[in-house]
Amino acid sequence: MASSSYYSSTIVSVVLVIMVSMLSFASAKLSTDFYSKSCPKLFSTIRSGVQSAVSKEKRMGASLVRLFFHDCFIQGCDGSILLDDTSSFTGEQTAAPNKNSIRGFGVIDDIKSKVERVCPGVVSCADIVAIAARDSVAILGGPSWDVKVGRRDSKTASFSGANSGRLPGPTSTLANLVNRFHAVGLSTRDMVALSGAHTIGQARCTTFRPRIYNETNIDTSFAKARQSRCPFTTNGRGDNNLAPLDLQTPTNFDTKYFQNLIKKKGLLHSDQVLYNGGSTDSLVQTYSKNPKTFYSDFVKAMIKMGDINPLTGSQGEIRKKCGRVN
Ligand code: HEM
Ligand SMILES: [Ca+2]
Repeated sequence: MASSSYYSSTIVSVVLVIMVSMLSFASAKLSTDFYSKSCPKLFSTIRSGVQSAVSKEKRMGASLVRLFFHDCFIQGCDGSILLDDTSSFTGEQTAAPNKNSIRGFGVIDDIKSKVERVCPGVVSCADIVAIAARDSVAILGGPSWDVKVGRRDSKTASFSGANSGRLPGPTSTLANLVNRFHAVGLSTRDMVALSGAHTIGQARCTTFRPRIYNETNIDTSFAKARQSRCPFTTNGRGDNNLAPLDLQTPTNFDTKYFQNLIKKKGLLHSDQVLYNGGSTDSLVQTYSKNPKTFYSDFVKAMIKMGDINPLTGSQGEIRKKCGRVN
């Protein structure tokens, strides 16, 4: 008797576990209307925050797009990158790919406080980052799309994850880039389309110095021009001098980035490998000539990237301030 009641209670708990996991699976889907009742003013609030930040400094649009990418690639799109270091905890901001480089925290904090005023305790920082990235692209002249929301914020961040090579570096080979994106469920086509985000924004000398001095698949006059503000030295001089990733229109979201690659004017090694006699050349050519194809692939890939491992349902929390857990 004891054993049969043991078995029936085991069955009951197994069924319960399956039901609960089905429930949390059902709630694990992001949707575009997640806040339509709980925060109808969300999108307009974020849009005006991004608009005023980009009006002050156009580069901020680029920085916000990159913030979303670096958030999503570490633990999924969960706002982990926004967490400041504390005495008991080191976050992602000082990891190599982010240190002295990733920007936009102040803008996200300002937007979050505006959002808290219109709908307190409802909207995650992770969703604000996703929406701000979309708005940035649109404000700089690129495509727009409906952003899926319903993410929750992590209670942790991963310094080691952000430092572990999950985020590809500027000296990556093509195979390396393909692998890093495949590791989070993004295809080679997604990777090339998303790299098109380098149509906006700036990079530091330290990230492109090896390319402009050592490589041969680079336009000579372009290399010379970049060398003038990026000295050949290992003592750190000039490391933080900036150059545009797209030499033509670094504040317009367009196809010039791909046209530059065809002219051997990619700034980073990891840019030029996309057009260097390999398997992605033809796609670069397509995007360089067809803004519609680039835009539609970019949008699909941004939505896919936004779907990487979100926290949903009762997972994580809705942070009150984006820089720290509640
Ligand atoms: C394919 C692999 C990628 C590599 C190796 C890479 C690498 C880099 C590097 C080294 C910088 C310059 C950072 C600095 O010097 O401080 C940069 C900037 C930037 N990246 Fe990427 N990136 C990649 C993909 C992406 C993706 C997927 C996005 C977004 C969808 C993106 C958006 C940006 C933007 C907008 C900037 C300029 C940021 C600013 O001006 O503040 N990148 N990237
Ligand atoms: Ca551009």
